[in-house]
Amino acid sequence: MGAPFNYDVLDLTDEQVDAEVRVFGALTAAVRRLNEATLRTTVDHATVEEVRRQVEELTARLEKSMIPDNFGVSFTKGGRIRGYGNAVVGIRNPNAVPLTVVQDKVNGRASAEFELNALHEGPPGQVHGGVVALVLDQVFGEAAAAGGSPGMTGTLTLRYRLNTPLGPCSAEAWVDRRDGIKTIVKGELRRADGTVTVTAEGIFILPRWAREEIAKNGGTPPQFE
Ligand SMILES: CCCCCCCCCCCCCC(=O)SCCNC(=O)CCNC(=O)[C@H](O)C(C)(C)COP(=O)(O)OP(=O)(O)OC[C@H]1O[C@@H](n2cnc3c(N)ncnc32)[C@H](O)[C@@H]1OP(=O)(O)O
Repeated sequence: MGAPFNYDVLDLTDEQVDAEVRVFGALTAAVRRLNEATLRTTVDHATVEEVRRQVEELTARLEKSMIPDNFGVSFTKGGRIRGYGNAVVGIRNPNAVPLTVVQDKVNGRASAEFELNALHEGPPGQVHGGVVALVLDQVFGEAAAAGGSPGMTGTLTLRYRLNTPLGPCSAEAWVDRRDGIKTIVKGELRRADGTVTVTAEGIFILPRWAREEIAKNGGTPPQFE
């Protein structure tokens, strides 16, 4: 079986990528503000109706030209990765947290500091448990990749030890051990004061199609972040 997804290699310069990151990153940030304002605004209903009409007009302008469906992942010949749709880190995805993961390729670790707000609420004032899993899945996947053994999430087990209040948080993950094609990653989510609220373990597996590709063509496993 081949890979369940494809990626294109594009002839874009670093300057072109920097420009799209700047322009679309700014749009994404503006839409995130809109998302939070939509949730928290206390303006009167007439103003809400007027804003809705304006939002629909602006949306229709963007809809005039769109890619067929999802963004996928593409690479430039210079090695830049364009995973702009990623649900956690995608720079064109207003639903992404947002979050920047720092990879430590020497030690097979990954970490991120970020802020979760009213859009990420589960219990009142607290981060939704599914959002925690979403964030940790990404950071854990990047730790496996940083350690040189990327894979798809096979299993992710979380232990929610304490509540995580909305606000600044951090996540850290590291490769604990490897077992053939399986990379076992451990890590945690912390409150701003460093208190660990969630500990987790994940098994990241180099999928069969990637193993077959490597066996056929040699080289290193594909990496998308
Ligand atoms: C390289 C590509 C990925 C790059 C990502 C970059 C990171 C970016 C960051 C992104 C972050 C976001 C990340 C995301 O969101 S990834 C998206 C969420 N994850 C998925 O969609 C994965 C869906 N599942 C699969 O594709 C396959 O089932 C996988 C690839 C997991 C295994 O299918 P494969 O056909 O390869 O398996 P096999 O039958 O040859 O078995 C091989 C071995 O594995 C053992 N096993 C099998 N399943 C599981 C399991 N679930 N837990 C524990 N172990 C499992 C099995 O017992 C056997 O062990 P052993 O008996 O030999 O000891």
